[in-house]
Amino acid sequence: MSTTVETVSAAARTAPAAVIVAIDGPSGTGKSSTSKAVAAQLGLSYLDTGAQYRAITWWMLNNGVDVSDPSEIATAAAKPVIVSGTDPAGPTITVDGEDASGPIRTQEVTSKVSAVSAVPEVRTRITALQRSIAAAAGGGIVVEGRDIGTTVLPDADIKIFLTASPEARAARRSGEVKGSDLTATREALIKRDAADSGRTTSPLAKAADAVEVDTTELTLSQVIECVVTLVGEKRVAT
Ligand SMILES: Nc1ncnc2c1ncn2[C@@H]1O[C@H](COP(=O)(O)OP(=O)(O)OP(=O)(O)O)[C@@H](O)[C@H]1O
Ligand SMILES: Nc1ccn([C@@H]2O[C@H](COP(=O)(O)O)[C@@H](O)[C@H]2O)c(=O)n1
Repeated sequence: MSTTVETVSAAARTAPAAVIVAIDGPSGTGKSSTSKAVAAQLGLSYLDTGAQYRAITWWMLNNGVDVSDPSEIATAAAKPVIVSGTDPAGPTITVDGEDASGPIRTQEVTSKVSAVSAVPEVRTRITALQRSIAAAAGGGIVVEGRDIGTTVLPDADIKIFLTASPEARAARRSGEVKGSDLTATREALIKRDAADSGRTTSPLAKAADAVEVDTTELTLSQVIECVVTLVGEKRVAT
């Protein structure tokens, strides 16, 4: 019996403290791929906040909301029930109990999500959801998005801001879809970033205390290693 107690106390002493990691940046910089891998490697939960904004957009498009009208979006913002699963090995997202992981990745949703996510009532609702998920992740969490370090979790233990040239990001995205047009992909990325950076409420921005990592010339494995090292250094320092 005493051996068990001693073993448990020793484990408690050596177990790394729960860490909150915020990863932000423009589209196609590698936030999702990096965050999932870092979370899996470090035994942390993982939250894709872009998937939540996509989910609410998908619901609005399916429920007759005119997404060119901010007042209609604001009125509907509280209606859908969005649930995110935070296992980095298999993140999930449902809307009103329906699996939305496929439909939220369509071109239609991608082209409309910035207009929906700019509406303050949408951001208030989704930000509260994100904070409650982070608070419930007892073992720590990697949360990725556009405003995590600045607004959602300003007290995160470590903040990373990923960047890459538009050309590198377009090439990565084009690589995912056979026969896609590189120039059109690049233009679409730039347009979405401009909308996300230019909105009034909680725009895409680097937090003053974030570490910027330019991934243009790095492989995904190098970016993952870099972030794992940064988190490890932070854990040692605190
Ligand atoms: N450093 C890298 N080198 C090459 N390819 C990469 C790198 N990082 C990510 N990728 C690839 O680029 C694509 C986009 O990555 P990812 O979805 O992780 O970006 P993101 O920042 O989350 O994008 P978005 O904000 O649009 O969701 C994926 O196909 C991914 O495998
Ligand atoms: N914290 C966030 C995350 C995302 N958005 C909006 O959602 C869009 C989709 O994000 P992806 O990461 O899935 O590409 C994004 O373009 C933003 O409009 C946000 O506002 N805040």
